[in-house]
Amino acid sequence: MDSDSVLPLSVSFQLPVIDFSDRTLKPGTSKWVKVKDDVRKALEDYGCFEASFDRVSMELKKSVFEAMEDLFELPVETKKRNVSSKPFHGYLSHNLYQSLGIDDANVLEKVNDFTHQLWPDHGSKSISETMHGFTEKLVELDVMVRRMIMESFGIEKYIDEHLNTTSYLLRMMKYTAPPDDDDDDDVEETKLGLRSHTDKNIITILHQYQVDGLEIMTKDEKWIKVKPSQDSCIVMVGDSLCALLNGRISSPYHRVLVMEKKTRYSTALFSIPKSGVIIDSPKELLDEEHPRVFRPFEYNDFVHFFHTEAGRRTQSPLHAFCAL
Ligand SMILES: O=C(O)CCC(=O)C(=O)O
Ligand SMILES: [Fe+2]
Repeated sequence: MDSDSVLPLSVSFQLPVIDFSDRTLKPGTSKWVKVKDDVRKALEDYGCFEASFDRVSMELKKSVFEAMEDLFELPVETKKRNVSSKPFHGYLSHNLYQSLGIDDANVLEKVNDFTHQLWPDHGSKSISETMHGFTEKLVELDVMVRRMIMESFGIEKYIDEHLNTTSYLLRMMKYTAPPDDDDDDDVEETKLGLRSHTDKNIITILHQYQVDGLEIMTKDEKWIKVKPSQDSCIVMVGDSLCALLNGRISSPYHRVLVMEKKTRYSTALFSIPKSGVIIDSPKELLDEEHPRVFRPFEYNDFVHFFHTEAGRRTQSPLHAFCAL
């Protein structure tokens, strides 16, 4: 959407819930085939779903939350040392929103590099291990979901190549509650924590910590409030996956409204095409009935376009950047 300046009302809604906790969920089993069909249906309908996934224990989630409280308590000057060679992967801050990013968060040494950016003398062994352990669990879910999607579209022979050409970014977010004098209006721009956008990457896995706020736009352009349960997360399609699948699944618009008088923390694990990798639909997805929708592109070029004035203003950056 081009603007959130007049925020339409949103309604509560239950996204499809898909169970990924079952240890017998393995490729080739009947359970796998059933879950795969559910994933395909949910993604076609909403571009996202709620995954119940107990491999992230309540204890681990609590440690992640406490680590985030400590990290965001640091002085702004310290948080600004969280820089990355990749654009927009480091510390970001605007209005109610702040975030810190860990590149390659599935690699313990890289997470150590992150804590050493903040505490150059000693890093933080416990925060590094917590964030790395959390990422490792989420990678298992990300890989299962991507394998299911590729099987479902008959392109599973590319799965290893696909997985080898992506990396992970873990982003931690803090949304500060808006000041008290905004009491009169239920929905207004001052409560906007993150403006409406689609994610640019492959798959995003979102966790929130007690406080709601995420909203997703349905195909008929209604905002729905997402309320994941304690032990679940939201799995969402990004623009790069939409392009890879020749537009067969769309990436949903979503935003964050800070409606409660509480600080909201969330995390996002993004699977991202590595630098230099060209995102292109496999030939199996191109035929007379499904002509090519997007020209092949490099992920960083797309992200750069999104951060130009034209990219920011357009309704759909993916279409503006590379639709044929
Ligand atoms: O905080 C959230 O729940 C959503 C974050 C998000 O959409 C993003 O980082 O792209
Ligand atoms: Fe997002």
